[in-house]
Amino acid sequence: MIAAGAKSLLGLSIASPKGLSDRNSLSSNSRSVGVVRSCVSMDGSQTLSHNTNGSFPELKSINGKKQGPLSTVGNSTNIKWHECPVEKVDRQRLLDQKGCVIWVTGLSGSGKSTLACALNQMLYKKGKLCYILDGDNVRHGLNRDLSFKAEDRAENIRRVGEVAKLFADAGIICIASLISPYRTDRDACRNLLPEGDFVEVFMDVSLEVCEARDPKGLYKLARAGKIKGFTGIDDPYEPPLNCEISLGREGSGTSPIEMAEVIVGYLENKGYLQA
Ligand SMILES: Nc1ncnc2c1ncn2[C@@H]1O[C@H](COP(=O)(O)OS(=O)(=O)O)[C@@H](OP(=O)(O)O)[C@H]1O
Ligand SMILES: Nc1ncnc2c1ncn2[C@@H]1O[C@H](COP(=O)(O)OP(=O)(O)O)[C@@H](O)[C@H]1O
Repeated sequence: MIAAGAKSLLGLSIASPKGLSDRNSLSSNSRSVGVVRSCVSMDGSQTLSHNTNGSFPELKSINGKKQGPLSTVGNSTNIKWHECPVEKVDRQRLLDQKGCVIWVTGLSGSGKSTLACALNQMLYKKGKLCYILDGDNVRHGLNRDLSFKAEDRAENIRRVGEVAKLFADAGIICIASLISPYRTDRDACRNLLPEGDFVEVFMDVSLEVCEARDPKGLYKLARAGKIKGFTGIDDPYEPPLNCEISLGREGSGTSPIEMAEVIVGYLENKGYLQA
């Protein structure tokens, strides 16, 4: 497991040595055979070496018994954070973009998924790597155990916020599109990320418009009392107070493509579309 991870790590460094940040830069000598690259982990406890002849890298502990401090986080006791010399900045250079989270919030039917898809396509055409975390989709797997009661919605958002943070750390532009009705839950996700890396996008589309669209017939069922606790009908939605981008009202573009262009423009201005 460790060896396989190390192999792919070193494969990356060979393919694009420039991609690694200076503090981690690995010496390169294509003519020599044997160990030509090695990197030491942040706490100095491990060193990775590999051979250019294709043999598996070795993982050696050079500090034997030395251990960093152990932590307790939530219910996880005696855990330790492991660093790797290949960091976010290196992955970003590889991708020529900066990892971030575009968090799209709004009522059911406000156009979150449509926007997420249009944005993904637009960025893909520009050669930028995105990944969509859509509420409906994530509830098919990771969050299938969660209902729509308030504490489960909060857990839904917390988990997606943590996953989005991992994607951003991978250097990817992560588009999270969820109703995410509670301000406090969205703010908690914002606080997981460095300043600027969380871009909250509000789909400012009225309940009347969403209900008129009703593509899945859910509003109709909610009005008929067949779905209980439906957002906007008999469950709350708290609009953002200070979001980065608000879409849907007159003047901010109405088609999904125009909306996606607003976000791409924002990302360009803030430097997220280059490393
Ligand atoms: N009670 C209730 N309230 C709101 N939405 C409901 C409900 N029950 C099912 N659905 C469907 O679930 C989709 C929303 O899932 P999310 O994970 O985005 O919701 S939340 O953020 O946890 O509030 C939502 O998808 P979208 O229409 O794309 O928003 C609905 O298809
Ligand atoms: N900008 C838009 N203008 C008009 N209709 C839209 C727009 N965006 C989405 N729609 C339509 O509204 C409906 C709901 O869109 P969807 O993306 O599924 O919303 P959500 O993910 O918020 O539930 C769909 O029928 C979609 O085609």
